[in-house]
Amino acid sequence: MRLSSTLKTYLEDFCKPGVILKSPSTDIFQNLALEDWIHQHIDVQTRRVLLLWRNDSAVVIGRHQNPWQECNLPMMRKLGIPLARRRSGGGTVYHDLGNINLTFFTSKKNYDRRRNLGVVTGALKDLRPDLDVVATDRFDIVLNGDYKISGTAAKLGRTAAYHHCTLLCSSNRPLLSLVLQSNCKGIKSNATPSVPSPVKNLMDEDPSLEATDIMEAIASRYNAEFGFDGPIITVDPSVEDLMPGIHDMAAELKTWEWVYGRTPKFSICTSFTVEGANVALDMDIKNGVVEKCAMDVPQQWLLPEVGQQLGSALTGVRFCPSEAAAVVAALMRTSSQDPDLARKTRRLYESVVAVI
Ligand SMILES: Nc1ncnc2c1ncn2[C@@H]1O[C@H](COP(=O)(O)OC(=O)CCCC[C@@H]2CCSS2)[C@@H](O)[C@H]1O
Repeated sequence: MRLSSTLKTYLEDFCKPGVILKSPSTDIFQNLALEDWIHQHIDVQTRRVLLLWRNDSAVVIGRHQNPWQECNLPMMRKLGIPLARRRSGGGTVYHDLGNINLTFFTSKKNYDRRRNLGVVTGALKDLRPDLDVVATDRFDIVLNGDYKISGTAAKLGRTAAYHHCTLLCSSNRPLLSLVLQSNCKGIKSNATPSVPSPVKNLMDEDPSLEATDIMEAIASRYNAEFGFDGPIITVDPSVEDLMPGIHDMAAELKTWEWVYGRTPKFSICTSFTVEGANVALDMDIKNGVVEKCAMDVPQQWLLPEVGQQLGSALTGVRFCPSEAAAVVAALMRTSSQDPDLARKTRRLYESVVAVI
């Protein structure tokens, strides 16, 4: 079923006790904006809403996390996998079309993660009674005791709340492991760390289990649990008329300031070798921007001023390889004509950019 009026009018006029929505979009930013929009605009004091959604390949970090610490950003850039920061807390997960996301919107009073996860495990058992799926004390769902198939996070507002979780049906597991492996060394930070677990897909257990059937089973179980009987309603987050303001919400979630700039302050303390010389590098990054950059270069290899010059040029610049590379390119244009010195300077600068 598709909607013609605005989502708010429709839900408030016709869906008094509760409703199941499904997004046809597979864009992580549009879908996170849809969650935000529902959380901000739909009155959940007297109704429950379940949203079912899936995304193309993406990495989703928690609100208080450090992306450099959590994932392999150069690899993601190479593969065209977007990074998104959600508004709920918790750790980093990988999404693709083989992963289902479920968002349970309720009043704060009715917020109950265990009951929601009971809907998910119950639905899986409706489909395959022999599946060994259990919700843990930390609100993961594990398969056969050891393998995580679902992770949970939540956002609690003043009167409304949502609990969202993943469900791994047939995701690309090698890619999941690859992109959730940081390539950055020497990060010191107080950001929330993820809790890595061995993961499995439901399909590994039973190849005939499909994401669409699982979503149907969850919808039936949700209706049974809460005494509803409505159909699944498709809501497209790319349709601004349905949800006024949603485009701006998606655009904000895409900004560098939100994705990277919201990273809690951190520092990088590392060292590397250039032409046999050992260089120590110390950087402080606040709001994603370099606040301090100091390096210790052996004097017999290169004058300390060269490192100092780079350090001050990088101060105030976003901690981002393309911006750092642009700063280095500009500095190199003004650097020494002496070929030996110019080569050493370039090698040092390239090594610093490689850390970013
Ligand atoms: N898709 C998915 N599902 C389950 N577990 C995953 C997934 N991707 C990675 N992982 C594993 O979980 C840990 C991180 O566990 P951790 O417990 O740190 O974090 C979470 O679980 C967060 C769940 C967020 C759910 C939201 C719902 C909609 S938008 S994202 C990671 O290192 C992997 O080992």
